[in-house]
Amino acid sequence: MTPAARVKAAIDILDTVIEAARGQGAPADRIVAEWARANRYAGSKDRRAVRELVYDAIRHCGPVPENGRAAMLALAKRDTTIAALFDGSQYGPETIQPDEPVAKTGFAPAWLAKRLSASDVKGAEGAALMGRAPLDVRVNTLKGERDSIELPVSGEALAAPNALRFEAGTPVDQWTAFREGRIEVQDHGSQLACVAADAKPGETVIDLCAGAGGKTLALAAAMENRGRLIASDTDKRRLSQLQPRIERAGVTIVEQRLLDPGREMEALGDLTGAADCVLIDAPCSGTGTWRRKPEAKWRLTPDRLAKFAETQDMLLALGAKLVKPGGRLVYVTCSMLDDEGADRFDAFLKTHQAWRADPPALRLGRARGHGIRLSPFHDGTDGFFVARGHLP
Ligand SMILES: C[S@@+](CC[C@H](N)C(=O)[O-])C[C@H]1O[C@@H](n2cnc3c(N)ncnc32)[C@H](O)[C@@H]1O
Repeated sequence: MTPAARVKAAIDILDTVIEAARGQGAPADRIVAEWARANRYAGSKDRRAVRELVYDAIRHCGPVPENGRAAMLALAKRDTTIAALFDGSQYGPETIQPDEPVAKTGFAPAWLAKRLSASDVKGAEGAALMGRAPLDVRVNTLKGERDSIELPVSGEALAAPNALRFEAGTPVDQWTAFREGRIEVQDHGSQLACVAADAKPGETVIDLCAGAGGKTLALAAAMENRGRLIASDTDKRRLSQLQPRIERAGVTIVEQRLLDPGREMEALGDLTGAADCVLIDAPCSGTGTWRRKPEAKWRLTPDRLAKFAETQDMLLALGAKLVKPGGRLVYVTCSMLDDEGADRFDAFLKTHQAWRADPPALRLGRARGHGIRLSPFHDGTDGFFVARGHLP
């Protein structure tokens, strides 16, 4: 492909990404992958270049752009080499006209930037949300130790006890250590959130929103495969991804429970007042993971945000019922918004007066309300809010 053809392809892909963002359709990475499958003439260098153009444009535009061309024109305004590729050549984009719409830049749509700013996410903190994430792995201590593991590339040891960092794009999923379950891909912030749970061998631990089990596996390793670990979720498809991961990691203590939304207690009733620890990795806007899914900023609406807060309150109340006296509840969201973090945990403490805040001592992050906030800018992790409560 010529460089101009790559720009044209990126514009076409951006059109689909924008349409999908408006209609809650497929995520950008799937749209890019589908384009590559349908356009076999594109070699690996072309695919990489097109992907980069698409993601650069998404990162550069604040509100949802008018269309793919407007998004690429915003990038062209910043980068004259891209502007020069609007040359009207056979497979390239038409030449730039003087009055064409150019997408607005920024790290988020205006309403959301305002909400983030109210949560002290602005300037460099905000811009870092649009940065690029490195690749973090967790060494599975059920199968080895961080100090002695041998990998094709040596990683940087991070603050979480089993975390190693590699350059983005390192093909860890092709390594023998990955196939054998000796390492798992997990963001450093997510690993620290699991450290906050302080799960111990022999305990009863509930991973209430287990999803595909990223945190479940870390909890099982901390528990040294001893005790009870209940992994529940309302999403059958996500939960079904857990089994092969459990097997690969050599985890044997997980009980899976599929929950019916709105009737979660039907499947969890026997655990009322039984858990040493309940981890609530609640569904949220994902504003802390924009480095990986930058187009998520275009999908969020004030209504969706309010719905997340409602679900988060419900899950906190539900989780609290499952904890036994002396036990703990850990609340986590991968969001930078107080609406989904500090404010939710505050509201929980106000309505659950028996509970005491017990902020975890993590080696990174800053205090936020009754919890800790991790951020891409300050901590080099995905953005997280992590709070812990104790039931005396
Ligand atoms: C942030 S994700 C969990 C990610 C997972 N813990 C991990 O580390 O990979 C939030 C999960 O909450 C689940 N969820 C949504 N509503 C729920 C509910 N009412 N009860 C339990 N889980 C729910 C979603 O299906 C989603 O998998």
